[in-house]
Amino acid sequence: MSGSDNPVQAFLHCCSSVVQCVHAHIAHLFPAPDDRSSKRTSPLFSLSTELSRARDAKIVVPSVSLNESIQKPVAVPLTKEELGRATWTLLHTIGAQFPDNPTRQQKRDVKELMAILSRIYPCKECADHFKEVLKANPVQAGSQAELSQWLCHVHNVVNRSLGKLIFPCQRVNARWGKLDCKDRACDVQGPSSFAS
Ligand SMILES: Cc1cc2nc3c(=O)[nH]c(=O)nc-3n(C[C@H](O)[C@H](O)[C@H](O)COP(=O)(O)OP(=O)(O)OC[C@H]3O[C@@H](n4cnc5c(N)ncnc54)[C@H](O)[C@@H]3O)c2cc1C
Repeated sequence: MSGSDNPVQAFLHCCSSVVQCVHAHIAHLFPAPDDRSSKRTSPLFSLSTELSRARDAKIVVPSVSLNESIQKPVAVPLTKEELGRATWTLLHTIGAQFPDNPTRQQKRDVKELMAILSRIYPCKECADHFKEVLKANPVQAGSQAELSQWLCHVHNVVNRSLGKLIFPCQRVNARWGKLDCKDRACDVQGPSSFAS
């Protein structure tokens, strides 16, 4: 590519006076109609670059956005921390919604869920560590209170290993209260249990 085809090089090399330089740069960005087929400008920036800059600057961007140059959706990968927060949110919410008198199946389901998480959680270091945590702290899911306290405890084990603050488990119900769902539609058993 010659210097005259590249707007950045043209911008740098163009001229000694600022006014001339701006004129030349604008001419590159907006060529005369008869000039357009022969002189394509390369994009000055791509949206994906801007997204990573925005992330560095801690600006919130949508997780799916459009890449300006190709107009296709671009997924922004989650970080390990975002995945962790989302997973703890799910687990503590299950704890908050768990029945006071769970069925055997519900108790089994929680144990299985934790075992599965410790195998397929998409962060190998976390999954391996969680396996050890489960071995040392078997799941306790005899009631809503028991499960939410157990979750709080194992979350604190992970917190401690990461040098984070320990959460006061007496406040777990205040932090992770029941979901705001009409007619108990968010109950683990669903709204049918409301009627019975
Ligand atoms: C099963 C599992 C294992 C993980 N293992 C690892 C690992 O080995 N290495 C690693 O780098 N990351 C690991 N993570 C991710 C890590 O735990 C955090 O989620 C991540 O570092 C983000 O931390 P955070 O400070 O934003 O808050 P998080 O720890 O994600 O907590 C989210 C929110 O929960 C509340 N909270 C905090 N502690 C408790 C508690 N004890 N009980 C109830 N609520 C609480 C707080 O309000 C907090 O803001 C793991 C995540 C999960 C789900």
